Amino acid sequence: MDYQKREIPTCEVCQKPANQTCGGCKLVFYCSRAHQKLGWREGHKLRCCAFKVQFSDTVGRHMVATRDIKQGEMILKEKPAAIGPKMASSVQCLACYKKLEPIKMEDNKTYDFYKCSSCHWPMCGPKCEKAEVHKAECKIMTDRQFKCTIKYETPDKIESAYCVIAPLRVLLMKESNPLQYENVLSLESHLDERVNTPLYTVLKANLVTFIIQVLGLHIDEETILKVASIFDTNSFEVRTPDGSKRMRGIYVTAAMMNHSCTPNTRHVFLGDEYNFALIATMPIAKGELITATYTQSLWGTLDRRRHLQTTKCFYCECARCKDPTEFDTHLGNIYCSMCNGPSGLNKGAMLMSTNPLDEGAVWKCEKCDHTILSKQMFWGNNALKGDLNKINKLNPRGFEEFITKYSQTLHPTNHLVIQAKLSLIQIYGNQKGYTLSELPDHLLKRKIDLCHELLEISDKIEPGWTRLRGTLLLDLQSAMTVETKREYEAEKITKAAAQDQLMESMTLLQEATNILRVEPYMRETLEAKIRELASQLEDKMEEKNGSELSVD
Ligand SMILES: C[S@@+](CC[C@H](N)C(=O)[O-])C[C@H]1O[C@@H](n2cnc3c(N)ncnc32)[C@H](O)[C@@H]1O
Repeated sequence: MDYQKREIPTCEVCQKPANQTCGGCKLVFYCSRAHQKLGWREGHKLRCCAFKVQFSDTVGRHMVATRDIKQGEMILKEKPAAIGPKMASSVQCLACYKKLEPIKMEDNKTYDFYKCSSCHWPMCGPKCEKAEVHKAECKIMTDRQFKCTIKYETPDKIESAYCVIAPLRVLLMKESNPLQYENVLSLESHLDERVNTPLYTVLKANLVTFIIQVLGLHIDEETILKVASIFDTNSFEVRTPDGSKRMRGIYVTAAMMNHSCTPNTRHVFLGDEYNFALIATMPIAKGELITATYTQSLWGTLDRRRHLQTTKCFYCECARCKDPTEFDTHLGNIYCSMCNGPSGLNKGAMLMSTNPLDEGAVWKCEKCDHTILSKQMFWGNNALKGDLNKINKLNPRGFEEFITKYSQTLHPTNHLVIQAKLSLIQIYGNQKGYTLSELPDHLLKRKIDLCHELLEISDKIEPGWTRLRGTLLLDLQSAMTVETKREYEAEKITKAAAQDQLMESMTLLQEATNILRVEPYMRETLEAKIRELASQLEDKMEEKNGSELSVD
């Protein structure tokens, strides 16, 4: 099908002159509504999309918008080509991916997992054991008399044996679904860069041995490692909202999306089949790149670029990575110890990389000549990250102490401080002992201030309808509603002011709803919140009308 715009448009169905375009891709023409409907039924519905895949020597294949895309629009919905456990995983069912708990054995003393009666991989029960996704791998393992030896030892033990399952599923597709196999094998692998790394040396020893020697499959070592490498380069982490299921999936069209540290999409996984849905977080103009992030947006440039290099084999050179201030967020910067010391004259002056695209470049103060080596930055960063990771996530004290302890080194929007602040937002208002009704006024205010601060940062680095913005808005509006109620009850504000503040909360809630309504698990929460806030607003209106009447 030639999608190039023709000089005189002709109808896709009858080839007569046409003056109507397809509303979806705006690339094909029709002479009438009837022919548009016919064309759709005859196959355009399978081809109509808002993007095309282009190639460049520097960044390979990438997605480009073929028309203007609206904020919040679903750009792509795709089934997984292959899905399976992560390389190393706690014990999970091979069919539904549920994390497994051990059960009491017949001796009434020992504990172990339910096992597939044929191949002995832990599964959650007889139904999953018979699931379609497990059939081919189970048969080949059973035919070769292989029995999985995973058994219950300690809670949450991570098993590296899972590294064989996802690649095996792709390798078996060569027989069962050759077209899809070719699609997967056509993806970027970066095998040359990975093959001599310690991880791939281990994979050679266990994955390759398992496929060739244990299962007796006639597949060469390079293809086996290439499939593993394709997973590492292209797979998405698929997880259920409650975090109880985590796996990795390959989506061949979504895999064409390149990375940006300021992406214009986010994605969700829909239904039991984990269909991938790509959502535009920003309006995307025709011709613009459609991008996703492969890393953590709230990390500083040093960490993001190092992470992308080690996991995806490229150094990002996007506008954010080039800017030493990261769009004035200063996420990666630290205070200059000379300027901010007791005798320092330039309080607030920061150290910045002299060349953010070179991770070995020196870091220099923006005001004085003080410099430090990049390895000192890495070292300091890693040490403080270690400190952060050790903090109890259910209690705010550790995070508040972290922020105070490093306030002379890390300014308030350094990425490590931002991580601590995000944890505080999640604790205040949610954790036991810190629910909104339990929070004292000063901590309620702290939560509100932190939400505003994080919203400002997220607007700069990941603008638009991101999940972060949606959840921050929800947190903010809940806290603001409680604050309004308290202020009104304490007679600090008038009924009219309370009503205005509740209206402001409603505006935030409506925006959060626009952003998050595509997340299936959020629907009920959002609806309940809207009902609750609407009824509070109604009460205030009635009270207001009542008081106005009594004044009259
Ligand atoms: C999931 S694939 C994306 C599609 C890929 N470009 C291709 O041609 O198949 C990920 C790989 O694309 C390349 N890539 C993605 N984003 C990039 C970027 N911003 N700059 C340079 N290379 C990028 C890297 O080679 C990366 O490992």
